[in-house]
Amino acid sequence: METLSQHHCFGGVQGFYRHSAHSIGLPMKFGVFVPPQAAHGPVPVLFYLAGLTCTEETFAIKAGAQRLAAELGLMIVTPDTSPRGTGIDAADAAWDFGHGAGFYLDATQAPWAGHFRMETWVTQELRQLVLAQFPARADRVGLFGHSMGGHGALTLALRHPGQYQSVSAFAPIAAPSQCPWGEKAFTGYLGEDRSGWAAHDATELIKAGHKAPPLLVDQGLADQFLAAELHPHLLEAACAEAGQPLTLRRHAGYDHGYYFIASFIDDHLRHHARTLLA
Ligand SMILES: N[C@@H](CCC(=O)N[C@@H](CSC=O)C(=O)NCC(=O)O)C(=O)O
Repeated sequence: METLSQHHCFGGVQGFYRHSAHSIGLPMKFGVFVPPQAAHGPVPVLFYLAGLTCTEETFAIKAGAQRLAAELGLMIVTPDTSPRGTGIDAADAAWDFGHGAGFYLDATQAPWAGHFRMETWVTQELRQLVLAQFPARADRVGLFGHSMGGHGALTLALRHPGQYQSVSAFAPIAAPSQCPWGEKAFTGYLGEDRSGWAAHDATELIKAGHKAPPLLVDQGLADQFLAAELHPHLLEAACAEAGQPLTLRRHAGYDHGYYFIASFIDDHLRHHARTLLA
């Protein structure tokens, strides 16, 4: 693991790192905020999955999470959103597919399957690296994310029961099989056969009986992507039918961006802290 930069921040350290990711076959970058409490022993750790076009830096720079994370004693890991430098021409053809748009799954289709293995990287390789290299508690791991990363947080928690003790999302792509972003990504990464898509769709996973810890989801009602891409009402209906605990909060006036995330980040950190610090 190579240290790219480290910055003192609210008594802790915000760092950025790169490692040779075996699962991806390329170097991958990630950020880690280590709170001051980690000087005295391992602390709970939150993995934050960012959205389309973001990098490992976006949340660290824009969300304003470090102040309360330092107070509560929460580590925050911010993985990059896709492999980079894959040499696949089509990976740079659009902002919502390819580089910066890994969708937190392992692709099965050529030419993506070789490098686009974000699920294995996030849930196994990066998790193990962080637990080995930083003072993080293996038994207190939370997961949250935004938009594409909200989809990632929900689906990875549902697909890996027991691995995440707390889960939340900002404006997640809640039913990706039924929106243009998801249809494009799933067709490219998983293939035309829709029968394989449900295993990576939070609404469908919940309908199929998968369970996650109680979910907190925040959604802005002035979100420019709400009507076409996000479909929180489908997640809401599936959770109600399946008995999956969900707190879905709708906020008048808020859009899709990081001003929205910054406005409610404290609620998400406290949601995770209630479980991870109990
Ligand atoms: N095409 C635009 C918009 C991209 C965008 O809005 N990305 C969101 C996530 S959308 C779903 O995953 C985002 O988080 N952007 C980063 C930000 O700082 O707001 C573009 O290329 O910017």
